[in-house]
Amino acid sequence: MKTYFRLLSFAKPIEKFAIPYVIVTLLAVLFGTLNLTLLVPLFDTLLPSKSSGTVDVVNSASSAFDITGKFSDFVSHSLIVNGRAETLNYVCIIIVASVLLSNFFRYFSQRFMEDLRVHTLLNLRKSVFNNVMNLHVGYFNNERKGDIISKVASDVQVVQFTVTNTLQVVFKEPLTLIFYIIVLLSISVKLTLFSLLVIPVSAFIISKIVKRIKQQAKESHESFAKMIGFLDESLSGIKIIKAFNSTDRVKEKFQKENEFYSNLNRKMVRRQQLGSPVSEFLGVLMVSLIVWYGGNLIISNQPGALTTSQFIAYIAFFSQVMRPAKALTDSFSGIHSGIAAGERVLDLIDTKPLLVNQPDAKVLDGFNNAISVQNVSFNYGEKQILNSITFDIEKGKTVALVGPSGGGKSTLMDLLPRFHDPKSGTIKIDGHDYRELTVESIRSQMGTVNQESFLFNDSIFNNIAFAKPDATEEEIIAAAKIANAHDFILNTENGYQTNVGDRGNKLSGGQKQRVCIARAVLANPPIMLLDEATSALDTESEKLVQDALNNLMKNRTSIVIAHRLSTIQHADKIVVIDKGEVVESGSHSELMNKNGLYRRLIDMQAFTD
Ligand SMILES: Nc1ncnc2c1ncn2[C@@H]1O[C@H](COP(=O)(O)OP(=O)(O)OP(=O)(O)O)[C@@H](O)[C@H]1O
Repeated sequence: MKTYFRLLSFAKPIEKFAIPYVIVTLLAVLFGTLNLTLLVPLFDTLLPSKSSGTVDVVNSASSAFDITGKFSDFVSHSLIVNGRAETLNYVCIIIVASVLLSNFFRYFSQRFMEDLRVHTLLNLRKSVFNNVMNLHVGYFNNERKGDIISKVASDVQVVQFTVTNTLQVVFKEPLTLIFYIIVLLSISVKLTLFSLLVIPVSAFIISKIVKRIKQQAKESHESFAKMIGFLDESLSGIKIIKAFNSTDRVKEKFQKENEFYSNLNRKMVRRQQLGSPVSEFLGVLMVSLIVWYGGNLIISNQPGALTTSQFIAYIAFFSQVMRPAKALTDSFSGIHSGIAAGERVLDLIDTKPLLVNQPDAKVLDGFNNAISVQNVSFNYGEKQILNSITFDIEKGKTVALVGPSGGGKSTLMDLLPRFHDPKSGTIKIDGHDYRELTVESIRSQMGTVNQESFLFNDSIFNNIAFAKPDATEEEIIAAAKIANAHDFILNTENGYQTNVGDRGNKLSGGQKQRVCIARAVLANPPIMLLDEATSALDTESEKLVQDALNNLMKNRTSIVIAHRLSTIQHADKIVVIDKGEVVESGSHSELMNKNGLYRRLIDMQAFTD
């Protein structure tokens, strides 16, 4: 129930939709009940009772709730004054008018509910996406991407259908039931009390049936998330899959999950559907019992007992009670799936980013002196990755990070823009501990170009402008020229407006890198974080990229994970990292003279050139 109300809170301001909804629904139910209530006078007009009927009917309107009695009073009065034919006309006109009004209000009631549903969905999707974007980078290491995608895309949808449907049913159907029951009571108290006895029994049976659905729904959402994740991975890795002739294996793996998901859904829907025939059977059983009991009341012909027209109207009415009762059971068997999906979505909304600005965090509005890494250690879980790293990066200098694979260079590089905070030790920028600065201001001083060369599925122009959305065309072209990208861009089909495809796959490796460099040039930050690509480009492309990188580093402070000897040799300082520790640092010639790890790496020709 708590989950349900939390999900509803996304409908804020709910009163904007709920108040008109409640009003029109009330009117719709009122007129819907009214036209059925008119059945008694209708039968009375057609089958005038010679026995106790007239007396009963006249005396029956004893209380304000006795609706059928009131109509019967009106009809018997009209029968005397206007005769049967004219009274029949009146009754029919009133029935048509009330059906018209009931449908008119029902249409508006559905419209308001639709508005509420769309509004809830809009807010829920916004909250979950915004929260995902605010989460710290480390979160995404441990979560499956498919799970996040399916929460935003599919679970939110399930929530909207089941939770808001239930909202509709929860308000409208009980209201309809109450109205019906009032009318039924006004026809016959005895018969109604008798029939209401059956309701708790059927509610108990149905609740037993739907109990297991929630667990199954949770498993089903998780399985769907796995399929989405698998689809995403298969599409991203399609070339590798084909290159290893693994299409069949991948298909089989997908099919396994697909079958599991389908079987689970089949079981769930079967259970859900079981609620419906069971409630229908119980309903028919109830009607039969009523026919039996009410028939006996008529046969006994006691004074004050039912008239035939009241009895027929009662049965007709009672059959209508089944509809809201069935809608209630159906929506309760569906709500479990909605709640399970809702819990998954709320779980994501409730995940707090581990890295947030301190309340009194200062804004770093420039970079003037140095970045100082002091005794920095870092763990992934239990595993220690960096151990007491210390070195300085002075303004305007280039620092190259080198060392064997897996030593921790990328991890160290991720600490500089505060993707993670160190477990111990500090990183200072111009003397300020960077935990006391806002994350946004730190990142605005740094630009990143890494091996991944990630581009969005958009035009080349927009990909470069990502760094500065209000950049002019001249600025974009100037950045592309510095990045050695202008010429190749002009040669593409639509120039700067050419779409680069998913992750930039319509461009070559070297072209992608140069567009990424242009993006970093446009941002024009004082500090550059570079991860030199290890993948071999052809010589010409390599030279273009290298020149672009040199242009990018000019007049900036740069930290480079370096794989090329030329970059390393030109660096002002080389920091050699092995097994999470700084083992050596200095210039190329100093380190060569030390005869340590750096020298060995050079001798082993570990760097390209
Ligand atoms: N997200 C992660 N979760 C757990 N361990 C990780 C994660 N990322 C990296 N590691 C581990 O941290 C260690 C350092 O990795 P890192 O990528 O920083 O090394 P590197 O020096 O950049 O290597 P390379 O030159 O091969 O890129 C490795 O042992 C790696 O297994």
